[in-house]
Amino acid sequence: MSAPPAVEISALVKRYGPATAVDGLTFTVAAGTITSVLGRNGAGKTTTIETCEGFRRPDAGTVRVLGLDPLRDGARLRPRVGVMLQEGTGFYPGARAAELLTHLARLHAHPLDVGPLVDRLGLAGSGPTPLRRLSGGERQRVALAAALVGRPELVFLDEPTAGLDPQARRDTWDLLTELRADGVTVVLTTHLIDEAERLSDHVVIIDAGRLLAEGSPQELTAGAADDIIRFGGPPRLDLASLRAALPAAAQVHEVAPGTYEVAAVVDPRLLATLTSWCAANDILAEGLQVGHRTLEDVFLELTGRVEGSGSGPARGPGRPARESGPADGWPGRGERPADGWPADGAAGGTGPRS
Ligand SMILES: Nc1ncnc2c1ncn2[C@@H]1O[C@H](COP(=O)(O)OP(=O)(O)OP(=O)(O)O)[C@@H](O)[C@H]1O
Repeated sequence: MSAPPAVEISALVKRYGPATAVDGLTFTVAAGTITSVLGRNGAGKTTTIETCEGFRRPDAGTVRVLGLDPLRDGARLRPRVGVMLQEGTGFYPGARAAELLTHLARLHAHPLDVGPLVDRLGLAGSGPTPLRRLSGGERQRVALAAALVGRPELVFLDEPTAGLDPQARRDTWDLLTELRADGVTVVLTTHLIDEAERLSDHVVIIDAGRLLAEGSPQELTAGAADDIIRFGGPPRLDLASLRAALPAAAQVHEVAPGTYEVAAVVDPRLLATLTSWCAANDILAEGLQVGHRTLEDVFLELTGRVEGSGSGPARGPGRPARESGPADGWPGRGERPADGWPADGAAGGTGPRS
């Protein structure tokens, strides 16, 4: 029998006053995997993850984390779950990284050794420097270390590589891959498509608080129209004429002035039709390339479709009717569980962004 899911989100709705940030979201996170919640700014990623962390109270729907209710069972979850909040650490600004991590380690029964963790995250050089004087990227790594020091079985990481340089990003990816190899479940938010594609077992794409698509990167990029032909030419080509020449299923777009994409099942005949059309119209197709659809192509298709049509998601859970929610406005203390998770720092942060 397969292990129960590490996280189960079912028909989750979260409103801030009249605005619906999460709108009927349903997905699960399999234990021992890396799952990326991918979406544009404002898509509802942080709200979703902070609900899982017990910082936000759902307006409807349910969230189970390691089989428990994050609001009611915070005390039981804290020793088992690591949390890295968005926008830095929020830790005591005068502390040094090693001091802070040593303090957090003491709150846990079986913590990691702080020295190797500091080395692993490239923080050894930060030695005597207080947190407030560290660079943004260094503080980000301290926050990641704080989420991991308690040896959690599940970690929620809100944009863990935001602001990191390319090498530090790769180091973080390696670290997260090692965690997975040790059986740790990783749930992260990102709007970096390459990060989601390279790192994740499972990607959940959300927009306007709704599920647009989910699956492994391979599943998401597979499908009928799984190839893209890209070429350059003069701007504003007569695409209606090109569409008429190509098979009906082919999609043709001018993605930037003078840059064209044809999404289709590409075979030699289609390629010949395209180049013949170019020849007939006296167009030199520059840099013509055939490539597979990337997660970025899928993401832009999905999010563009919703933007352009004003319609609902391409695929997703049932969408509850939008109601004007209680005017709870900006969430305040009432949003927190009574026991103040994670004020003791055990979960690697000091509280949600307000
Ligand atoms: N405390 C709050 N009060 C009111 N509105 C909020 C609050 N928190 C988030 N929102 C709104 O809810 C929506 C979803 O925000 P959220 O932070 O969850 O998105 P996100 O996908 O994490 O975005 P980003 O990538 O920019 O961090 C946004 O429109 C945001 O302005």
